[in-house]
Amino acid sequence: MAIAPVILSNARGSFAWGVFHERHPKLIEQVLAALPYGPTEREKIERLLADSTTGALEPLGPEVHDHAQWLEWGRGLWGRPWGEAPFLWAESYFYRRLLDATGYFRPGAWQGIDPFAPFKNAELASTAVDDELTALDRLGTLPPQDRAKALLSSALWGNRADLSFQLTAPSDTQAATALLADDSDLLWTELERSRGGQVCLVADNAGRELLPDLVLIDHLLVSGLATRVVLHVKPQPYFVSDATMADVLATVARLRAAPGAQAELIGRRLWQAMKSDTLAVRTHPFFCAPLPYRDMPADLRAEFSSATVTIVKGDLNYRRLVGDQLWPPTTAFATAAARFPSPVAALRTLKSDVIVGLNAPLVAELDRSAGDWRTSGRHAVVQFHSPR
Ligand SMILES: O=P(O)(O)OC[C@@]1(O)O[C@H](CO)[C@@H](O)[C@@H]1O
Repeated sequence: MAIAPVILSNARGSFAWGVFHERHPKLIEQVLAALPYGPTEREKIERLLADSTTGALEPLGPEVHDHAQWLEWGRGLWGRPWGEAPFLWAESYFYRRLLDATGYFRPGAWQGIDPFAPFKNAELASTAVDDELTALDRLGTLPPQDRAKALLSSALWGNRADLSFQLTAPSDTQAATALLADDSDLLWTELERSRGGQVCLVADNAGRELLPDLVLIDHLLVSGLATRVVLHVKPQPYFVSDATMADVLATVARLRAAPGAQAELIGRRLWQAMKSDTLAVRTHPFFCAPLPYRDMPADLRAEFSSATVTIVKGDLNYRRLVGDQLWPPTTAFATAAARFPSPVAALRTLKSDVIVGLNAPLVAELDRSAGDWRTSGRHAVVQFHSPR
């Protein structure tokens, strides 16, 4: 297979360029408006924005816990413009540097304060979430197969609601179209075939995405398709709305306190599952690493290897799964995801340039009908590959 070019953010007008030059300035403005950071933090946050658009890559200070790790990850990049680093690497470093600027890891008043918490909390408290929780009661009345399909679909489209995407999304993105690739039958067949094992779910965003993810996890446990689920979340705030352990706890609490009978029941079951370890939450540092999954460390590889199926959520995880590269869109998903150690299903709405596993006529049709189909969030895929 020919090597596809790695995406950089230095091409003016590209999606990646827009993330640094249009999305990040809005994000920084919102972060500064949402929390009363003092002059020291504000100055550092503003300097990061200037550096990341016009400056050169500088390593983290020697005092921080992951200084050596990032020094190694950035070998060959230090001193070069941000836009010359791989897009995935540069974005990941931007979020690490933002935590540095806000004092997230520094002993002091801002230590441990999630700069994105105000956005995540507002979303979880929204009436849209109330509506989704109430709708769970109706789902309970569906035949089992239809219910399972609806739960998978909610987990998939929940990815469209991520807050980072909302910063620049055009307003017509509500009109979602059909899936561009749908391997969901293969996923259900594999779950059925391997019934009773351990399923991994690699979460993406908190709030309106994590909620249906947790409901899907509950379904896997209750139906016996999994006897144990390992939920992987970020060890620290990342990409604005990515779920952390604090978000898992807040979401389970929201379910337990929900008015609808089903939601409350699911919340109670998830609480119990966490207590009995049939639902285990993991926060491996690799989930905030600027690398594709083919470079995952041995301990994480071993964890995934023991899963009957891994469900990988969202756009960033997709980029890490197949490689953040400009693949011809007709490249087989099985080829691009070949190095993942377990059967893997990607549930992703399209919000960046990377895409594989489509057929040629469909790609031609999409190219004809809308220039932004790869990034608009209107389209989605469910793709599955088993190495076994
Ligand atoms: O992983 P998610 O939440 O589905 O999407 C994250 C995302 O919107 O953020 C990046 C821009 O900051 C994009 O590359 C990517 O599409």
